[in-house]
Parts: sequence; structure tokens; C-alpha cells
Amino acid sequence: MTETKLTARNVDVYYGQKKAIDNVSIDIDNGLVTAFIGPSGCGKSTFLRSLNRMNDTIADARVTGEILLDGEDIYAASMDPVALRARVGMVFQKPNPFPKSIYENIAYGPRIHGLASNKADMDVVIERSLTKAGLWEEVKDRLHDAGTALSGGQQQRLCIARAIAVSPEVILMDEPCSALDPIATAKIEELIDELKENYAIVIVTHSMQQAARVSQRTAFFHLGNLVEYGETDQVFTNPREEKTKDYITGRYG
Ligand SMILES: Nc1ncnc2c1ncn2[C@@H]1O[C@H](COP(=O)(O)OP(=O)(O)OP(=O)(O)O)[C@@H](O)[C@H]1O
Repeated sequence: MTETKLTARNVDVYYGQKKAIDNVSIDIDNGLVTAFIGPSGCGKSTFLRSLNRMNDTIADARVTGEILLDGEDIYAASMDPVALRARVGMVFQKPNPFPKSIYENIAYGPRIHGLASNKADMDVVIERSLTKAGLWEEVKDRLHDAGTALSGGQQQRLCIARAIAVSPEVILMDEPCSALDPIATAKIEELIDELKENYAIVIVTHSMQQAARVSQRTAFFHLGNLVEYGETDQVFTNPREEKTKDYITGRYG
């Protein structure tokens, strides 16, 4: 049995006068991976960013409608966006470690959220997060080296470890493999598969092969609309909508 983690109802997102997302409603479930696919500019990243209020950081962006996390309105005045972003973490297209040590990259979040009261507790959080992100063995002897000195794939796993360190419930990933080679990509995909047991994961991807490999649900966006949403197998093998079929068969993109 899956449970709904995030619910969007009638969500519109505007940049100034321009509507980038039009009346999207979707339920995102726990314990599985949901892929957002669709042609460039269809609004995948915009909608993803509305799920943890990252759009708040864009001056002329405006979100209307309702987004609930475990039934709680994330746009309510009482919701602290910093606390929300710990619960709904994000991993970006380009790995973006802070210009600090591997250790400090991960320690930052738990420290500001008061999740570790002393060095011993923090060490445990660091090891656990790096282990979950599949990076511990590679970095355990150089935790005080710069995060930026790691390879691109390692940096992306470091960013995943950083998101995990604050015990999120949802992890949003915006094209997390687009800057990585095939081997680093395969490692991240394996990691996504392991992580899904404990989190709701949403991944924006341009690669339909990747969506088919890693996700159990797929949402197809086109021109700001959610055209089709369903089990990944169904969306790819037996799409209900003509537009979905055209996209997955490569007729446009
Ligand atoms: N900061 C912004 N200010 C104004 N318009 C924006 C901004 N970000 C995105 N847009 C516009 O919103 C629409 C949706 O963009 P978005 O980046 O969400 O699409 P996408 O599907 O993620 O595209 P891609 O696959 O190319 O990353 C586009 O028309 C884009 O130009």
C-alpha cells in the first residue's frame, strides 16, 4: 500500500504575467520514484520548485492553488520555508557543494536545524548520510578535503548526502545526472532505487530511458499542463493520450 505524501490541487505558477504551470493536480506517493518528463520549457522544473517553495526565491514567480505535505498546506503563513526545505530536500542539475570540506558540507544542515548536539553525534550523522549516499568508502579518509575536489559524480552523491543529513521526507531531483558520465549516472540511478524505500522521490529527467529505469510513476507535462500521469509501464507502453504517445515515440521534443 502506498500513501500520499504530497498533494497538489489546481496549481498555477506565473512568472510575472506569463503562466508557466496551468491547473496541475497530482498526488505524489511515498516509497516510490515519480518522474516528470516532457519537452524543454514545458514547466517540469517550475512545478518541481513549487513543491518545496524554491520558487519563493525567484522575484516575479507566483504560485496559486494548494500544495499539501502530509495534509499540511506548505504555502500557509505558519509554514517556515527553511524547515519545509529540510523536509522536502532538493538536488540540482549541476552538483553544487559549498566551498568547504566534505564534512562541513554535510554538517551545515544538521547544525542549523539542531539535529546533532555534539561532535560525536555529528560524526554519526556524517557517516550515516555518506553511507546512505554510497560515498562513505570513497571519502572516509579525506573528510576534511574540499567537497569541490571530488569528481562530478561524487559531488552529486555528496549533495544527495547533504539532503539526506537533515532527514527529509521527500527528495526532489532536477535532472541530477545531466552533468554526469554514464558510469556516474548509473551509480546515481542505483542510489535512487535504494533511497526510494525511505523517501518519496521526484525526478525531472530529459531521458525517457532514465525515467523508465528509475521510476514507478511518470507524469508527462506539455505547455504547462499535466497531460498524463500513471504507472511508468503504462505511460510508456500504453499511453492514454495522443500527446504522450507522440512524445515518447520521439515525434517531438
Ligand atoms: N525565472 C524565470 N523567469 C521567467 N520565466 C521563467 C523562469 N524560469 C522558467 N521560466 C519559463 O517558464 C517556462 C517553464 O520553464 P521550466 O524551466 O520550468 O521548464 P522545463 O520543462 O523544466 O524545461 P527544461 O526541460 O528545458 O529544463 C518556460 O517558458 C520558461 O522560459
